[in-house]
Amino acid sequence: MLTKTPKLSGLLALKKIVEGTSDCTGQRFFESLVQNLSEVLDVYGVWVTEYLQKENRLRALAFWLDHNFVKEYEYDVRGTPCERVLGTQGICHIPDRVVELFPNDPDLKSWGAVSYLGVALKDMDGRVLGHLSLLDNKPMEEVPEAFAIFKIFASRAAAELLRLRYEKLLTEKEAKLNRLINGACEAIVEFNEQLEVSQVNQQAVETYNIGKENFTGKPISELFDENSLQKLLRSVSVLEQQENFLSSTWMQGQLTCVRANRATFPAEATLSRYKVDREVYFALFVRDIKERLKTQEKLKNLSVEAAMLREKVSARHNGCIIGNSTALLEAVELAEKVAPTNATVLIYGETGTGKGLIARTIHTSSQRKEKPLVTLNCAALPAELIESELFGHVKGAFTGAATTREGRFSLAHNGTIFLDEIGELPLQLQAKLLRVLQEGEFEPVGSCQTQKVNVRVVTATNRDLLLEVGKGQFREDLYYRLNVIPIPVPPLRKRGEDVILLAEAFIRQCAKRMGIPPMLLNEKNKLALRSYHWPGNVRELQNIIERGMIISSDGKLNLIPLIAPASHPTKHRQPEQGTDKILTEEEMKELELKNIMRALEKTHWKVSGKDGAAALLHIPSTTLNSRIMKLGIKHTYR
Ligand SMILES: Nc1ncnc2c1ncn2[C@@H]1O[C@H](COP(=O)(O)OP(=O)(O)OP(=O)(O)O)[C@@H](O)[C@H]1O
Repeated sequence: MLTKTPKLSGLLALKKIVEGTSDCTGQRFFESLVQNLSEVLDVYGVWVTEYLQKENRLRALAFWLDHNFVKEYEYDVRGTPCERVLGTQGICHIPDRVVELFPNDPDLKSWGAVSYLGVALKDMDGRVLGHLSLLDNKPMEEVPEAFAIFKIFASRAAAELLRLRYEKLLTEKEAKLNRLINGACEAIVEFNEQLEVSQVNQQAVETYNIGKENFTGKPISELFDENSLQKLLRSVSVLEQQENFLSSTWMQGQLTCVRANRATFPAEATLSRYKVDREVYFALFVRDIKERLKTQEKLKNLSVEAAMLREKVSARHNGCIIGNSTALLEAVELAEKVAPTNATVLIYGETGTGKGLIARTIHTSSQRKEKPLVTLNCAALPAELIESELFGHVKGAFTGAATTREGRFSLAHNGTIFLDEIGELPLQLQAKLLRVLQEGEFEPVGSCQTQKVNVRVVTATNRDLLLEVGKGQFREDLYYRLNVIPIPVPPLRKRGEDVILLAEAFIRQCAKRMGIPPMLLNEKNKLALRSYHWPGNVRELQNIIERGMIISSDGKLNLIPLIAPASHPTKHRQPEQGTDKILTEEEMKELELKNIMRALEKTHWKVSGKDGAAALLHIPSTTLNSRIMKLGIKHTYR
């Protein structure tokens, strides 16, 4: 046709090529195109290529030459007429002597090429995708009709090339996404608004032990136990209420999932919602946490063991209670007596008197001694942390709660918990503690699952708790529940010669640590120790001895300059009666409050009448009532 004597008319030629290529795509389309073009245009060879930009090469998608397909044809564009095609906007026509014009083309000569026609295939942005060209072994005139047909099919080839590129890109992306989804260690279950599974990943197949084909269409309800299903439905409706699609929610707490064989496993899950083609879908990311729970259990046991070991080590250091004074021996005897019972004990006394040692004595003399003694100083933590410290928390319960954590009550299961400085426990937690004491159960922070524990509670305080009850700062019901067995620990100044025994023991301990021979207390030292008031009690003595030994010279203990005159009662110390000390207004008020509280406690809060508190105090009941009001005494447990 590319001669003046055409084989077929333009329309017929067009019709033949359209018919030959219309019902095929991809590789088949290109093969059909080159074959039909060669036949209809009556030329020696036609080929369509894709351009490999990086290598500057052309790779034939289909090549029809001399009535045969040339397989796997790829070449460098340099020095070929195709190089000119790629740089040309329209058609590149070489009507004659193509071999002379392109002497470096490796193949033109061997094919006996004389003429050439080519057009670049481009995308919408003008980027070269490949080219379509034909060659003949006779000169090629410019025949507008034939050139038009050539151009039409070049556009069609470009569209097909582009479509194939997108298809390839899409397939690659899909493959990548599938690798990602199937490589995920979470089971991913997608379901529709009818709550039926639409697709799952490989991990879901393994986790649930359900084949992929059986998953599709399965009601989501079959994958959970009733409780967890309700949780899931609640999360679905939470997401449905949100306006934006592509939202996610973490499903609080643990879920129970059901495998194909009806066996269950514990899990955590996140739920997302999205829209595809107006259809709403949910994706559930399920993580089997059986192994993690096992590890946590092991960790918990290890923590318990560690807590016990710490206690043992600490007991070895501070185990023996030093002192012979009657006041101290009474406290120790009482501790040993109540130890075998499960009674709650309240140890009270000034700071540093050894309340911690008494608590340990109770534990180590009880049947719980092989189990942990877990301690928490309620004053050492900010109020907002104490709850989670005592009762634990679940993951996500509050900002920073990245993992679920056991509380001290769980750690102390079957053992003893020692709550030091109980008077500092925030009011809002006092009710929770009362519930553990009464029912042995609690919920960790952020969880609605009740935990049961068997823990003996020993508490200590250096405050007058009854006074705190009167001020409304400590629950009265909790006070009575804690104060089942009160053990008073005497201050050091009331223990007579114990101060010397303790000082000598601390000198020995300290000398051992410092690697020096123990120093002896001389009479001057002893006098100083006996006459000091010891507001910080045994702890203060311990510190003073240690400091004294460090700054001593010539092997003589240097105590005198460190000890202030015996007139500095601590803030918490109770004003002593029977002394000639002048009381401040505040101390007077405290004394009165305390006195009234004692009277009220003794009469079970009966104010008037013969057996009422007013009678005990020798004042009219109206006066007592107005003092109760004035002092702000509250009776919270009637
Ligand atoms: N009788 C004692 N014999 C030996 N060491 C003692 C004695 N009493 C107290 N200690 C030591 O004194 C220090 C303080 O004791 P502990 O912590 O038990 O006092 P505490 O009353 O609980 O104090 P706080 O009220 O401040 O908590 C500890 O190192 C303890 O080992």
